[in-house]
Amino acid sequence: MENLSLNNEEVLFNNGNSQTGKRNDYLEWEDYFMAVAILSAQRSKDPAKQVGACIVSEDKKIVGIGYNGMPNGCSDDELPWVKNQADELDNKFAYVCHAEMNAIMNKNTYDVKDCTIYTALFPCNECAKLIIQSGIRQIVYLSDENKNKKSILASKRMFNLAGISYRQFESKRSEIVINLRQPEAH
Ligand SMILES: Nc1ccn([C@H]2C[C@H](O)[C@@H](COP(=O)(O)O)O2)c(=O)n1
Ligand SMILES: [Zn+2]
Repeated sequence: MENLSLNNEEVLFNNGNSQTGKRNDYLEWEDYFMAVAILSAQRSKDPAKQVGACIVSEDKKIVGIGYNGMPNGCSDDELPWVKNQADELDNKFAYVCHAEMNAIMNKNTYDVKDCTIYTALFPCNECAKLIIQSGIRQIVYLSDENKNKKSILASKRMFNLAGISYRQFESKRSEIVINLRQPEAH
């Protein structure tokens, strides 16, 4: 048993755990949800931008996860991932499903009413329509890098009219490390 140190509020172990021994450096709920969104983005084949989204119910259950990718049954190798071709049909935008749309479509509950969607990028106007129609009530986004684009201005106009809240994600942590290999046995 590590030495205990007393302070005014509680008995702390040297490693900072509480009297009951509970860890105190566990992931906060919102860090967890945004991390799931960002992790799922790692499945995206888009060379320019990998986006993830995670839908969470009012009782903190994850009910939908998605990332940007081509529609089911449409080969990632048949459709374009480029975006600067003269012909729209040769660019990804005509085909790619956005992370928010996939998170809604992948829902594991009857509906996503009153849920919160955690997304790496502020939703475009098309996803805003889907979010509103699905009953999601709150958006938590990591980046608003496209905030001056008309699509995002349209999203915010619709969210405001529909009374749907949106706020930027903030975390005390700068990173989370996931080790996929067992540490070498000594
Ligand atoms: N809120 C968003 C915005 C964009 N996406 C997807 C759509 C594309 O695959 C990619 C953006 O490509 P870029 O214009 O940066 O070349 O991200 C999304 O899923 N959700
Ligand atoms: Zn979108």
